[in-house]
Amino acid sequence: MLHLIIAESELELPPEPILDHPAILNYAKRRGKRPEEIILDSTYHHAALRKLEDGERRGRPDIVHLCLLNALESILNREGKLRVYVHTRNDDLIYVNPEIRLPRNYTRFLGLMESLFKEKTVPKDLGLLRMEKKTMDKLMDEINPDAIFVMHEKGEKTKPWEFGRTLAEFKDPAVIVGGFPHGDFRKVDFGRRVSLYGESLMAWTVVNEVIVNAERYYLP
Ligand SMILES: C[S@@+](CC[C@H](N)C(=O)[O-])C[C@H]1O[C@@H](n2cnc3c(N)ncnc32)[C@H](O)[C@@H]1O
Repeated sequence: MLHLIIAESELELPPEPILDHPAILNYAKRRGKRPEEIILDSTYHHAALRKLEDGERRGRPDIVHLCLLNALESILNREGKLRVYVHTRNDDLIYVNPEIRLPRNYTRFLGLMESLFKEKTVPKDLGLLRMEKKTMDKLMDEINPDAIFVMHEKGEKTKPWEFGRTLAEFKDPAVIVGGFPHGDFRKVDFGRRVSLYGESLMAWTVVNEVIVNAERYYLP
């Protein structure tokens, strides 16, 4: 089983200092929600984000959406050999049931995430998405992988197909991909750092490369 973690994702509700910012208030009003119920999104809230520490990399639920669509629609997932987790900058951890059919539509995805932050389990009866407070260290203790790889632009240079072969040497490896647009991991300081290409790639491209190259060896 391959465990894929989208880590330190920029998925969060607006933090207290910007709850009364006009960009947040107007957007919440348009959506018919309270400011503290909406997902922070740099497309709509960039004026408010400028006031926050790390504001240039926050509010990127679109990265989580694209990574999840790619991972969950993959052949590896359909064959039951993939587990996906989303970890956020605030240590909210989402357990993703492999059978979930995620909304393709971005606005509907945001609505789903808003429900998840509120209810902690969606849909209530099936629990296809479940959110808990959990650090990456605690998640690693729980999964107990036999190898941890951190995808990193400046890691050990490895061809994508070679990485697939390396993954196949392990029974339950964990692969960590950063769910943020710029900069480096803030807290993930463990694992073997692997670079698949000489330049920075988008997180969802790395997700695809990891999964497709794992499929070469994981699927009979
Ligand atoms: C858009 S990158 C994040 C920031 C990146 N360092 C930058 O400045 O553009 C998102 C994630 O994709 C993965 N990634 C990006 N480039 C990579 C590469 N060349 N090889 C392996 N993983 C990469 C890393 O996990 C990274 O955290």
